[in-house]
Amino acid sequence: MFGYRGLTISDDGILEISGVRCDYLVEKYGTPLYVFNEEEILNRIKEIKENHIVKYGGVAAYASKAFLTKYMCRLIKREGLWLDVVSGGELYTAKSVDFPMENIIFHGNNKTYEELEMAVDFGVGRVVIDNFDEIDILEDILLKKKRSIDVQIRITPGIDGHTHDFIKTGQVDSKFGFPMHDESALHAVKRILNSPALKLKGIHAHIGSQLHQNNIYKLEVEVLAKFISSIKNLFDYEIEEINCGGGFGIYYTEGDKRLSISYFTDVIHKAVEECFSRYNLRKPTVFIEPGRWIVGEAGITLYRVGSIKDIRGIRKYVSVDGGMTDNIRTALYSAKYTAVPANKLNNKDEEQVTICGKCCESGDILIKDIKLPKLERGDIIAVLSTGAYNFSMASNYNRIPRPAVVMVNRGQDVLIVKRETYEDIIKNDL
Ligand SMILES: Cc1ncc(COP(=O)(O)O)c(C=O)c1O
Ligand SMILES: N[C@@H](CCCC[NH3+])C(=O)O
Repeated sequence: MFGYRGLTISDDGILEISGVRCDYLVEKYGTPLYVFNEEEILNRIKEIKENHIVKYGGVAAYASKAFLTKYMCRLIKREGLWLDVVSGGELYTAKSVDFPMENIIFHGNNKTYEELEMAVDFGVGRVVIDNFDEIDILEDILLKKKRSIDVQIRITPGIDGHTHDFIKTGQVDSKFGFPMHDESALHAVKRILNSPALKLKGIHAHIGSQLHQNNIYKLEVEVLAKFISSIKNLFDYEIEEINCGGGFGIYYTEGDKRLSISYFTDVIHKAVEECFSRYNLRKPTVFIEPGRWIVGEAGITLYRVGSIKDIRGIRKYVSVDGGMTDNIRTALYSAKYTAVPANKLNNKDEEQVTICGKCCESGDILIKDIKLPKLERGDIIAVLSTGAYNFSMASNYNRIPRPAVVMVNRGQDVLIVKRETYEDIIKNDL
């Protein structure tokens, strides 16, 4: 359905995800419900292995900010990918399932002293240095503990990612990384090369998220190679790794193309070949950090339809039992989604509606103006491509409990995160 692997329709018009019927899922776990198709996540990881790791000797770190739970961490561990974390909480989650700490990349533009200390104590594989403060703090921690750590330096490559402003990071005016329009990044390199505790392994850049043009990565590799060449000329030091970040776009609505990972990785590796030989540099190990591309299309959110309000001549609102608390992306980025009536897919009698949530906020809209078969209270709506940045950005606004998360795989279902209860909501209140 809509080109999603693993989505099928039963003879009686029910949406099935990897062979599991949605009416069964909502009966068993309630709504709203995040459902993840594990088969699809595994397919995508396989594609990354084939087209980046095996073919080109690259490293892939799953960007855990997209969706992280202990189950997901175990899955990534089993599959042998690295993990990109950006907070003590993500790092703690990884540690809780004995994720190999040498395969962790620790990011963040304002890592605290405590977080950096935790990273050192756990022995993470790479810290991605974002600013000068961090160099001082990390060095202080390492010297006190008589330890050293491998680092990559994050630069802002000055490339515009052609995506929503809030999810662009590669432009000069960004809170992330060292800018390239002055000497800051070279000063950072010098400072780290002079440090007894920080071992400079690589240079990192990330342009933005939900990118659909592979030529952007070519520009990124060119910037990285040029910078690495300057480092070699100035300091006689050859960088071994580049990290191109994540950002690989996925399908949300018919305006989006569904892109294979090789669409991106082939361009990246070709550019590495060309640029590094042009500068007479050794070919580096190439890291990528896909988040959305691995889990985005594998996630579906199931809601129950409640009140329906037809403002004649204006708009018909169909309210569901979730909303901006489980999916903030429409309100935050004007993100577009596709939805289907999961319990009546054989019904073709369509009308235009707006799907809204139950929060006390006019902007709590999930999908504005979508054509769906006539819906009634109690119907199930499935919003597609909700696997990335939905659960991970969920909130308790209006003291609404966060939904449960279920993994499905070839006819099997397993609860991986329990639904929050009202008691969970008040448990830290004093
Ligand atoms: C440094 C870094 N790496 C990886 C990602 C993952 O991005 P995406 O989920 O778009 O692949 C992000 C988020 O944009 C990021 O900031
Ligand atoms: N949260 C954003 C992506 C940001 C990625 C982190 N730099 C989204 O939902 O699209």
